[in-house]
Amino acid sequence: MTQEQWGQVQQTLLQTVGRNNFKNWIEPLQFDNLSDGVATFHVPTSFLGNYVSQNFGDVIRYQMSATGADVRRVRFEVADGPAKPSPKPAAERAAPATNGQAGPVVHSPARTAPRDDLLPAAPLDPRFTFDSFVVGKPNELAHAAARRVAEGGAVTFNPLFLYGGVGLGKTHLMHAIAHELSSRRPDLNVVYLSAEQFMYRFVQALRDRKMMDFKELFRSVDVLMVDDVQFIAGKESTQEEFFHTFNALVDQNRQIIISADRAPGEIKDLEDRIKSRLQCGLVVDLHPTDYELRLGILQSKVEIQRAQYPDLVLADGVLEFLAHRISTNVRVLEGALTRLFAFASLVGREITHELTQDCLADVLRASERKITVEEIQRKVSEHYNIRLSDMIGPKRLRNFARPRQVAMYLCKQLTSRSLPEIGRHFGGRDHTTIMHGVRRIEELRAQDGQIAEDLELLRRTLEA
Ligand SMILES: Nc1ncnc2c1ncn2[C@@H]1O[C@H](COP(=O)(O)OP(=O)(O)OP(=O)(O)O)[C@@H](O)[C@H]1O
Repeated sequence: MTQEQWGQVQQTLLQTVGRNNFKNWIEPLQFDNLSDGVATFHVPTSFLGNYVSQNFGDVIRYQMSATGADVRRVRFEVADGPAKPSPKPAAERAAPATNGQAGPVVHSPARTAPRDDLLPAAPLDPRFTFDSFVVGKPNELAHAAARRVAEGGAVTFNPLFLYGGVGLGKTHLMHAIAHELSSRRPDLNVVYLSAEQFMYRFVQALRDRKMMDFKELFRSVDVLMVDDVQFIAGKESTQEEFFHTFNALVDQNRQIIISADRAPGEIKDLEDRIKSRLQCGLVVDLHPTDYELRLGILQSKVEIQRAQYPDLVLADGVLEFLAHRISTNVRVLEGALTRLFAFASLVGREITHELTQDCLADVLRASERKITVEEIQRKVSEHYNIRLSDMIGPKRLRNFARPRQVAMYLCKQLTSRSLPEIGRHFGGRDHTTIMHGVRRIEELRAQDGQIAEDLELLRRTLEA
């Protein structure tokens, strides 16, 4: 790879990691050479090298490979022997402490430099942008609110409170806001940190008798984002300090964005005055994903995998299968896809249904839906307006037989029950009867629009 080509990679990295991250971490890298799949860079300090390696190593390798170069590893060497103590790059002054606690992200390091020991920085995840966030019904409101805040205009709702279950994209949205704000409004001092980091900094400031600095620092930010605020529940003095910080910022009309795993009112051991403060702005939740959103996310993430494994063939229907079967959370979905591609590349096979089931057996088992046969039978009989006993019973009237077959089909699709087990739930029918029913519905689904529509509606109701 030539210096010129590295220059082009840098342009792409600028887009991917955002201007601040780029200036602080990528720009100081001096590309030296690429040999035997190892790209070597010179860095001003070993600290910067380690930091970039941990946080941007993958994205650099990925973007270099995207130009067609064979880059399997990136290596950082200190340019002139041991690290020079000064001058440090701006971002390094705001770098993570060595205590293993990742610190908050500071997007205007220069403004916070004098108090760097209290506010060390960690990077935003460069992949968590609005571009890579797939929007669907369950998250559209949260996404719209996040977009609005990211415009950096006048503060209209304060705080923005995002909540939702594990792995549904809260952190992704918060990072996306920070990326967007730092590129639209580089003048703003945007601070992102987890509630745990807030507590850690607070305790550290108390211990080092630097509370004045701490207060001044947090009150000087323009946009404060605190992730997983439920963490401070039950921690009295941290709550107290958080409350004061919060009020001071709101009084100055500074934007606050908070995330949690549940609504403010439902966070146990959180003081009422904080709960009510948190409810003052806009409270939006990220709903559990639905099938369409999961499929959309898989389709977007598969592109990333394809770039890494361009030769792999993905059979039709595999993504749909995964979107159906893994309904826990997006992190699990993403992990499954990564694992599937890595496995397929290792064994050099096409990604088929069979390979997917082999490779992801444990994930599929763990995320088996909790939909029961009884539930399906009940919903289907309600849908077709027949009695449950008629659906399960022996009557062969078409009015009962068709819904019965629909229910059998859904049991096969949405539960992990075997055909004989399903048969037992349908008045002790033989497994061949169930198989026949399932096949019949499969055929009808392709020919009869009404049946296809019924199935879709029932599936949605059952998965909701
Ligand atoms: N709508 C989406 N589009 C694309 N990726 C998504 C979406 N929702 C979640 N993800 C991805 O799923 C993973 C988990 O998301 P994230 O870390 O934001 O979840 P979280 O809600 O903060 O979870 P936790 O409660 O565990 O902190 C991330 O890799 C994220 O990029």
